[in-house]
Amino acid sequence: MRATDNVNIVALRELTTPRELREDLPITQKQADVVLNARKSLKNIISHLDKRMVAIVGPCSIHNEDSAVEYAEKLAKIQEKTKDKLLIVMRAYFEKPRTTIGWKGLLYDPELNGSYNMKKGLHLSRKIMLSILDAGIPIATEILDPIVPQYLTDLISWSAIGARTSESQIHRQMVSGLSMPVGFKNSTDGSLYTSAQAIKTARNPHFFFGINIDGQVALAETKGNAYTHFILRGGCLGPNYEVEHIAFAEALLRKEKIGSGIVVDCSHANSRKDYKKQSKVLDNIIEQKLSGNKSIVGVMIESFLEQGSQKIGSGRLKPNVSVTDSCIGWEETEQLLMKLAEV
Ligand SMILES: O=C[C@H](O)[C@H](O)COP(=O)(O)O
Ligand SMILES: C=C(OP(=O)(O)O)C(=O)O
Repeated sequence: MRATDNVNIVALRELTTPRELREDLPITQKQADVVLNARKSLKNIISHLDKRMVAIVGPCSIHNEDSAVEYAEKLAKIQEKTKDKLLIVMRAYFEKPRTTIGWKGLLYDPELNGSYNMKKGLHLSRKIMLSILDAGIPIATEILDPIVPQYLTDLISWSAIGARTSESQIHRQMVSGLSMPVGFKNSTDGSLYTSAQAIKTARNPHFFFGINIDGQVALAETKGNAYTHFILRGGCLGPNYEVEHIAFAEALLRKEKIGSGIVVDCSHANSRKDYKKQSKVLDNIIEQKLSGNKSIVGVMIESFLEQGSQKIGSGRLKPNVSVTDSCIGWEETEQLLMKLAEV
């Protein structure tokens, strides 16, 4: 008989199971304390019970282990100085959603050369995450593939669903079972309606197809995630961080009877992908806070050890410069975080 399926499949290669990876690279009690303490603080910040702001800060993507750990260690020093005012969570992004095609992150292609050694990607990503926790810094990431949570979510304190997937039922139901607060970005066209629907959907219980820790296909039954919230990232029509945009987001939340605070992304379409504009967005948020705004509870900043970005395939890659969106450099990061802490 002629085959009717797998027509476009080249190979299905077995991967390490989540249990094998977790046994190979287990979380220690000290690391778990970092994860859990930050989750608790984040839940309180998002629910307006903790008056600190959250700063989700770090590179657009991680492509080098040593640089990521060095960055986390630097952040830890700022966290110590600002701990009464700010909760700092590091962007440790290993999966990148692409507008069309491109490098999909260290988890997929750890050698950054199209070899897609995903087994190595899983191992390296988890190893880097554990080292970031060793620096005492909690982790924020985007969860893109619904298979991935079983491998890594024990290490994560906050997650994002990106602009390109906030409308997806698969992602909304996945979030309903995640153990940490999750922000939904507005869609790339700037619509807040889809993320408002996502916030609501993920707060409900769901039944769906998943995998368990042994990689076995499973029927997942979830409770619903009470800590979902907006992330305003701007859209193709322009930014959405100014007073009138925040007021619109607040009105949507009121209409849906959702009490969670709002996180503003200073990067992406809010900075028109120009890292030099992130400080302008942050200044505006600081002004709004000083004028009495209560709904904004956090900011996201794309920052790395060195400013700017570089293209994969353009020669030898620098370890300290982003290989995806451009980032502000370390000096500016420190200044912006200190400024935010003064609010
Ligand atoms: O944050 C990173 C990028 O904005 C996102 O992954 C999309 O990137 P692309 O438009 O370069 O594919
Ligand atoms: C891809 C990202 O953002 P967005 O979904 O807003 O484009 C990101 O934060 O890395």
